[in-house]
Amino acid sequence: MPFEEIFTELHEQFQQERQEMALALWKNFLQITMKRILQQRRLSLYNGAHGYEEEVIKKKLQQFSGGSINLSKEDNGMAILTLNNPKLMNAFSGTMMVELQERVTELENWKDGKGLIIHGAGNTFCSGSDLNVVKEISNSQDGMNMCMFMQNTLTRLMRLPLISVALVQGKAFGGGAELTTACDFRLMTPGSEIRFVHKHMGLVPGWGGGARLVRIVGSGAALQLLGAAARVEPERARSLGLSEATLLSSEETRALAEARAWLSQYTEGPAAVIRAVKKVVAAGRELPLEAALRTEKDIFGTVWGGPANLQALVRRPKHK
Ligand SMILES: CCC(=O)SCCNC(=O)CCNC(=O)[C@H](O)C(C)(C)COP(=O)(O)OP(=O)(O)OC[C@H]1O[C@@H](n2cnc3c(N)ncnc32)[C@H](O)[C@@H]1OP(=O)(O)O
Repeated sequence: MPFEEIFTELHEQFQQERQEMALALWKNFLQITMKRILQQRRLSLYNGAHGYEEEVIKKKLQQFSGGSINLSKEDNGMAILTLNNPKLMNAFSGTMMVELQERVTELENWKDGKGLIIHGAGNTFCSGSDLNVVKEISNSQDGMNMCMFMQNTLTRLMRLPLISVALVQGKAFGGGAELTTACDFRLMTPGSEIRFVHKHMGLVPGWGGGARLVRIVGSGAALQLLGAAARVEPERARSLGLSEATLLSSEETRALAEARAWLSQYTEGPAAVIRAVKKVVAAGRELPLEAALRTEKDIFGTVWGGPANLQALVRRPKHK
């Protein structure tokens, strides 16, 4: 075969292989994107079928800027999420609501994660939604869309396979109080308070905090806290089961260090096992018994005969 023909044939073959490779990469990318979208839809509560217009409300919220939501993921599998708008006591601006959703997506895709601490900058937790934004979106359509947007985000936050803690320093008011209930645990610093002030704003919780509060403290106590917009200090929060512990320090850095130490008792160990523990509890917390049992079986299947299980069988530890 003349050299030119060989060259042309090789060139065509090369071109074809390149096209096939590009197609395979594109298919892979589409599959991963679809999987992520489906996962987000599965973990969310509302979609178009509920009259929810995510892009409309996101566009609206983007108009109200200020502050940020910062995420730092550490090698030990712990992440720190900081609500950062200290000039307004970390009130949620519109862009912060959108950023919170983005950070939750990032955490959903973090396969090595085991624990999460949420805290506020400037030694206070969060004073709820920015009242300037509330005023601007006080019409019914925007209100419903914002409510569904935040419920979706906080539900996905609650369902993360990470053990989460709200570190409450200073004040957790309104939406800030609601956010604490989307975490598995709450730790409070001396002098801090959680307060569902909604009633005084002519509102009820709308970010899912009412429903979650009932599950945490029971309906009687939830009615007392919401009905009186009651101030909940660390001691009362402990006795209600709303807070797990009162930290020793109310100083920002030391309180964060204490919260890390507290959380590490649950995040020590292999990520696969810690994440499985959280998933079992999340299923038990949310699903009817039979569905929870079936989910537990599936999660069990992910750790049975896994590396941590096999290593433990070799070590045969005594659980004294
Ligand atoms: C989902 C539904 C909701 O979340 S509705 C919002 C519920 N939250 C509220 O109503 C909180 C209203 N704010 C307060 O009660 C007080 O500001 C609290 C949080 C007790 C803090 O008091 P204090 O320590 O005296 O500080 P301050 O009042 O001087 O506040 C500092 C600056 O921050 C501002 N700020 C505070 N919270 C918000 C908020 N949610 N939205 C907008 N701005 C807020 C204050 O207005 C104050 O600003 P400025 O210094 O007067 O310009």
